[in-house]
Amino acid sequence: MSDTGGGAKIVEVLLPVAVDQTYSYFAPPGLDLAPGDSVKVPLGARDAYGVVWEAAPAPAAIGNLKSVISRYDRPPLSQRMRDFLDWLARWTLTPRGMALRLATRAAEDAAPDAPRLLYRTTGKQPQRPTQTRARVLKTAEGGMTFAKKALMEAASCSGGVIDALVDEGALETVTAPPAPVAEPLDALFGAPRLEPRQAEAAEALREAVFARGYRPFLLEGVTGSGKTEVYFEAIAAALQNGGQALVMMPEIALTKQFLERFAARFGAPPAEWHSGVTPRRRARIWRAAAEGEVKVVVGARSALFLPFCDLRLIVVDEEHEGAYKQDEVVSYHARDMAVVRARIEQAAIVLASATPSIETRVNAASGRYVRLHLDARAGARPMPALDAIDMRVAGPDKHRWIAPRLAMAVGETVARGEQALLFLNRRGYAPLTLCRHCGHRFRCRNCDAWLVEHRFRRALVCHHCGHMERRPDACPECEAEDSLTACGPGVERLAEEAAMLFPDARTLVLSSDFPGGAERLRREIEEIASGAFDIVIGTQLVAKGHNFPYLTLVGVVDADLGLGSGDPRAAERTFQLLAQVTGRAGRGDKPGRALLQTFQPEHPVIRALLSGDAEAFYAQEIALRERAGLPPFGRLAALIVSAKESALAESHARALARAAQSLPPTPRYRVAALGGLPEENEILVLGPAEAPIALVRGRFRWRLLIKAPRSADLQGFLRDMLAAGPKERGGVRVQVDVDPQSFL
Ligand SMILES: Nc1ncnc2c1ncn2[C@@H]1O[C@H](COP(=O)(O)OP(=O)(O)OP(=O)(O)O)[C@@H](O)[C@H]1O
Ligand SMILES: [Zn+2]
Repeated sequence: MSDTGGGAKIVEVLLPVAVDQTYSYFAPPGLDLAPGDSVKVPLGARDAYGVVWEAAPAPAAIGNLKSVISRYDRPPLSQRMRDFLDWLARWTLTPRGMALRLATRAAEDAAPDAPRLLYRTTGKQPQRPTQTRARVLKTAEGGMTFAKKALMEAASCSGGVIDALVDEGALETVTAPPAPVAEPLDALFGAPRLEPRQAEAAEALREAVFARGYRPFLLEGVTGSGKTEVYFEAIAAALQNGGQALVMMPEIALTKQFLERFAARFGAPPAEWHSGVTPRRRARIWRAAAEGEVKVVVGARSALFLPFCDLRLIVVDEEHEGAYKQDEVVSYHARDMAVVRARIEQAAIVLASATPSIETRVNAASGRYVRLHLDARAGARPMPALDAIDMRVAGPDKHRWIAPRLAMAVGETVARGEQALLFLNRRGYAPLTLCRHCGHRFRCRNCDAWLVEHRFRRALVCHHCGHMERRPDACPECEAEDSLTACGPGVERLAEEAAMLFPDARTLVLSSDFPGGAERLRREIEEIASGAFDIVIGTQLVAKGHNFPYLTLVGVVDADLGLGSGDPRAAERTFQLLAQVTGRAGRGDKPGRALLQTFQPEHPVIRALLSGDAEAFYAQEIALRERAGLPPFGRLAALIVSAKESALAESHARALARAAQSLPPTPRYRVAALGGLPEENEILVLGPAEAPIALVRGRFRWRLLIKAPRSADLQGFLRDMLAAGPKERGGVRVQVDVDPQSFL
């Protein structure tokens, strides 16, 4: 191959669109492009943004290849980052362009920051000294430089006054480099005194970070055991090495407390990354992560796609959280992908939780992860005392949800000046509204779901698609007046009952669907922590990692909710959620307790919670999964086939199932024959079956579930099956969900 001279190259450019392959362009001499560079390229009639994936010397005859137009001033995506995106695309069966989009979406506005103009005095007096002018000059005395806005504020004057002083030569401007994205962090700033078991775990993490290599850990510790302090030491180690760290949290937008703790430990807050951060700021953090200026990012799952240049540590806090699974556009599990990223970056990774996922527990048991265990609360605080209220014999009156014993406990708690939490994982007023006269039930017109009454918003709302309608006064079916009745409780209805029982208590309902968004929730969570409320009523939002020092009683209004969902992870999820929410009690000076209202106190999940014997629960769940060949012992993938008509989706799904059956055995996988019992090493194709929620957003859904042994090449099989099956046409969509978390 001969070079055309002058370093001309052919580059393969990946575009952030739903396409898997790269496009070839000619890199004109003089534009020296390397893999990772951001470029502008012609695409049809328009220009497009893309990233160079590969570069090779141009052969003599390059045909009529189009040329790259220009290179953006943007830090290149590292080889590791590109490897990670390729890996993610292969694993999730996502077009590589979509994986790239996850990483570059935030960079779109990443032009370098303009230098700032600062003002300072010259020593020259203005010709017309006014009081205001004198005040400005006095403020700026002593050679200090000020941003215009800061000077306006400090001297309480208008911008015009400053401009006039510059015109007269009494002030001058100097240019300064742009303000840093994040303040510098100090690894030794607020180093705590750790308890011996914390110190031991922290030392293991510090060693791993210093060793520089892929080291996965499970940091398991009961609620309130001080896991945060422990992984802060790992972050300190990364900082001491000059490296970077990423902390992922499921609800970072809500947790101001965490940022304050971080600042108390490291002298300044970390860079925050979530949907509430402005696009401009996100673009700056993106660049700063790539250039090494930002050392620690704390963010939601999308922070995983930041282009860190020297990542030494990833922490996945509350690693069991379902919120780490993303099901839109690209479906990936951020916790699992974090492990992959850590491996590629040769970094340490800490999965932290009081209630780890079964997958992570199994990985720890097999030695794939190192398990660090904190078995008691920090500061010698006791775990909350748990007890059940048997609703079959000790429940409340009809149309009431708080049993007398729970009501009494709340009353006593409030009387002592402590806080009580009533937990019910159901938003709105009532999950079902029906007509007492004709039995008409309100359902969503787009989805296979009941409409949930929200009194606060005066509406009936679909929790799947957001469809909202006014609650009518008469039944739309039989036209009976005042016949509509609410069935079952949501948090709003619970609040009504609490107000009746405790009219003098300061009560707060915390729910994600009230107006005001994350900002309001953040404020309310702070107010709870400061003791501004006596009774808090909330959904799972209140369960997630918060520290409420005055909270001593947790009442779980319906502990059975979620146990009967038919999801293979129903027991695990319920156990985790209830252990987390009861774990909010007694984190301050006073011990806590929790009461679980249940109709099945003998259920293994309830028994495990009451006895505090998590080990027995995990052992039983793990054995069950192993017998059934469910994750992590086997692997699952779901195909959701949807269309505007049910029959279209169904026939497409059936054709896919037939395609699977037609695939000949290969060394990488074998498909089990229809009807017979599968061999241990065979892939089983289950369905198609109508999805439990068959209609969502106006689309009918059919599901195929693929169950594969760990030894099989599941992704390869899925690719072959999709290739052998019919093309997506007539508005049919096939969504691939590798390692599905939701079975609806
Ligand atoms: N060494 C220590 N000495 C005294 N108090 C400590 C110590 N370590 C942690 N704490 C305190 O214990 C409380 C719980 O700590 P932290 O929030 O880190 O627990 P956690 O394990 O993350 O809990 P959860 O999983 O429930 O969120 C905090 O108030 C923290 O300040
Ligand atoms: Zn709907």
